[in-house]
Amino acid sequence: MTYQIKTIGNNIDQEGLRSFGEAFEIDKVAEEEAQAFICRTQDFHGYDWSDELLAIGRAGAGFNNIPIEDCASRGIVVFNAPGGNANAVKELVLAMMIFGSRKLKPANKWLSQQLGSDQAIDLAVEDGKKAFNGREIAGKTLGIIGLGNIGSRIANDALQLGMKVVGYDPFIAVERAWEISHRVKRVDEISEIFEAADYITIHTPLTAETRGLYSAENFKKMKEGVVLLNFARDEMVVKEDLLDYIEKGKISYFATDFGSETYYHNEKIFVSPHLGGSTEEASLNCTRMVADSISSYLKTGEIINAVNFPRVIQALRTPYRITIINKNVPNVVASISQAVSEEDINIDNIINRASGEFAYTLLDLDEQDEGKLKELVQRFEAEENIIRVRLIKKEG
Ligand SMILES: NC(=O)C1=CN([C@@H]2O[C@H](COP(=O)(O)OP(=O)(O)OC[C@H]3O[C@@H](n4cnc5c(N)ncnc54)[C@H](O)[C@@H]3O)[C@@H](O)[C@H]2O)C=CC1
Ligand SMILES: O=C(O)CCC(=O)C(=O)O
Repeated sequence: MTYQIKTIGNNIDQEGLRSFGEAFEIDKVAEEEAQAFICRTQDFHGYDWSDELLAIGRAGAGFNNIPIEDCASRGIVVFNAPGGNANAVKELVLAMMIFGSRKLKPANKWLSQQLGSDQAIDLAVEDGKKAFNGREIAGKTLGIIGLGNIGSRIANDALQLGMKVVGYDPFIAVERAWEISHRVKRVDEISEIFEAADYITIHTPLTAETRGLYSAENFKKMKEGVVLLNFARDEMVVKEDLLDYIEKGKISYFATDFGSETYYHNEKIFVSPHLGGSTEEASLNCTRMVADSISSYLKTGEIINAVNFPRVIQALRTPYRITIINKNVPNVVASISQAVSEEDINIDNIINRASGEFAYTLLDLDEQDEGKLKELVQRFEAEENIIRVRLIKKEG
């Protein structure tokens, strides 16, 4: 069996795609014929999904560009690459904190206006540089909102740079909590970050709760002269309020990864063109991670690192496996078992996991007769609450 993969957008790491191996063809068919997409920030809201599409791999962390519930309701599993670009974002954020503290943007602009001989420039520098006296980050308090893959790395490294660190994350994963130094003070209220921090960096996903969260109401609570960094998502910051609080001097510097014309000529704002995850290493990691997830999903039905379905791992030992995506309503598993028994097939193993409105079942069957199995698949497909059924033949 050959699977068709389509890359969407031109930013997909070619080396990472090699992880797919021989059973996969890349970019050989049109989008509507592909079984899986690999994408980065392409916006899929309102996209007209084809029935062929089984999976999407988001070669990155944030997946707000993909309507994951809509995908789930059509039986499309969406994978991301948790942590694949976290080090890249961490390095950029640490650099931006120092860059802002040393006033390098206005200093560089001023210097590039000093013309003449090197000696004349030296003289101008001697006099002019006092306008760019900066401050050090050591000894200051860094507030981190979101202690996930990125936030937890920044927390530990900022401690090494001599900062005090305060973190807020009501949903922190157990693994991250173990990784974070005990010297990071975890707080229960976001307002404690606003009140304590000299630097605030945002590392949460874009959700209904975080959209527009950084507005006048919260800027008011921050310390005078706070430095704010947003390398998470643009929509979390209310631009007019931010510009107002920059103007007032309450926010002394804002670094962001998301462009806006209103930012470009402001000396207290530094904007990068969504470069947080754009390193060779991160692009490779993320593409490999989603290629591996999609590859095992298409070949075995196992789900690893999906954002709209639960994790389901079970070695495939029987000659055939049926995978079922269904609505998470009562009696679906009972009706699956009944149909199998009516076809006189023996179940070797069954695993069913639900998450929210949808569930996923792996059904390993002690049966070699492909015709009989196809009949069973047709029975499942006719069930009202079943969304997608696949018959997978064990390789080798
Ligand atoms: N600028 C860029 O190129 C990149 C931006 N990102 C953005 O950064 C975000 C975070 O990335 P990762 O750390 O890799 O994700 P992650 O999923 O590992 O961590 C996110 C953390 O935010 C926490 N969280 C969720 N809602 C929260 C809330 N309301 N308040 C406080 N904490 C909350 C979660 O519990 C989790 O620990 C992504 O969702 C994405 O939007 C990620 C990678 C690259
Ligand atoms: O793919 C990219 O460059 C965007 C990275 C990003 O924003 C993410 O991983 O959430």
